[in-house]
Amino acid sequence: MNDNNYYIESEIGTLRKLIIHSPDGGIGKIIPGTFADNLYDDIVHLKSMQKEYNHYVMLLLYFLDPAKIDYIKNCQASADEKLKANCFIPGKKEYFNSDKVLEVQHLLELILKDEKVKLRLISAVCSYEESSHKTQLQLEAIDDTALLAKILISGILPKEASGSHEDQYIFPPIPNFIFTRDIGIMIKDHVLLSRMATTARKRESLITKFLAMYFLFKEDPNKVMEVIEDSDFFLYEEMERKARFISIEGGDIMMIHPQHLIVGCSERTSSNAINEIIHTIFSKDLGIEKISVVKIAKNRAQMHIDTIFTQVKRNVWVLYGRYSENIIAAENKVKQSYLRRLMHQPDLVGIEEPEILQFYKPADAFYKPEIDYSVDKKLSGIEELLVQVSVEDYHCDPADVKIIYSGGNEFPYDDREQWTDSCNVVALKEGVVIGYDRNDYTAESFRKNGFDVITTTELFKKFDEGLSPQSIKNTLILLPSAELSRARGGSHCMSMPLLRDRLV
Ligand SMILES: NC(=O)NCCC[C@H](N)C(=O)O
Repeated sequence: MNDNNYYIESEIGTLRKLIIHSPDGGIGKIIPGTFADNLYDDIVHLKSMQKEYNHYVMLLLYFLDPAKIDYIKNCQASADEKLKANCFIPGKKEYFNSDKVLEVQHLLELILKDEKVKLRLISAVCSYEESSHKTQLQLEAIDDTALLAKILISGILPKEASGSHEDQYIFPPIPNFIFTRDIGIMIKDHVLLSRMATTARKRESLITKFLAMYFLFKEDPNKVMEVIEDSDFFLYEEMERKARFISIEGGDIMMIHPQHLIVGCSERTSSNAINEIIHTIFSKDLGIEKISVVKIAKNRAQMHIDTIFTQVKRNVWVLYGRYSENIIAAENKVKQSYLRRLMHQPDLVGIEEPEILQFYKPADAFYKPEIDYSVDKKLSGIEELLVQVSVEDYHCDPADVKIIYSGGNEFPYDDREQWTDSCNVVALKEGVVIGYDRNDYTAESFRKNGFDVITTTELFKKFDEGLSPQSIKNTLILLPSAELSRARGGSHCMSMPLLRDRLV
């Protein structure tokens, strides 16, 4: 266990506390014409998605807060239909409300009880969304903080609150808030706030900043790290501003080992942000000695590095084969390689080979932030990086390192299943990870690599028959995912871990 309230130094230590957000009404308002604006690719059936998400919540509670499972079971056994329905809905008085599986909307409700915070947040959101003064006053007049939290997230002002004949849409929805991985990232006992790349997710950043300052790190605001553009940023012309722009999303940052941080340079996390992150982390006494930067092409299908790989055990990873230098090299040997070379566009798959650069903390104790780093090491690709973490950081035998590939590395299942987040798993503890039930070929690869594979429905039955969650080892647990996967994130994306045990 850990004495800290919030502490993360690995991706696989036993998970004790995290932040989630259940799919809210905003998701049910997306139309095909707003897919791009909302970062969605499909219409999602909200009710089905919520049912699937409840499996995720139950699974987390079985492992992190079993007392709440008893509560939920009691609710479900009750004749009170309201109790049954509401126990999963944040903001309802029947909500299960765990202090291990924390819900964004509930935390927001708590901080809004402080009048000063309430006025500040309303003002910030209304300014950002360019609301009318009337809207601002309407929000300020709402005393029910659960309702206000819901409005600030969903953007819907119900008719009862506005005195109008119908509900009003006062802000756009923020349908990606379910991907709490992206809103901020714990680095040891500090949090690095994200700075979302797109307008669709900016209100998430704003709300998260308030949660960090007025709830999570209220007593210790120095532990909140923010990376922003230099003060003269606004004076530059457009092209230069683009180069200096800072965006960070949590899906690109992995606290992979107590001394090693991995950062993705992607569609969502800019190179200037990474430059600042490196300076910020190295100038703090966090014990991080090495930062690896994984530079990938800007690509919707792989918007963050956690859509390409995640860690399962010290020596086991799940990876999208098209980003593996070993697979690329093997493919270049096959007959088709002549075709690849002869074609005017040799890159058949549309994926640029990633570049991996590593930077080491300078030995100079009097570190100066203005030092311009040169690259300390360049790796051949992502697989070399993953093997390096297993072997050099975790001291595994190189012969024991296993890479499980998306879709069994078989075309077209590799591409299909990467799209539905086969590589995006979160560890409940070392070796026990959550995936999606639709990724059949990836699940088969887990089996071939010695893992048990079980659906949540089967697992819950076993728990009810007396199996203890603590006894589960080397297992891929599959969530129902017909709708969940359409929002384009898996369990890794749907979790912001706050506390994990240190690995011994
Ligand atoms: N870490 C992640 O990969 N998060 C998934 C984000 C999906 C969301 N629809 C987005 O495009 O931002």
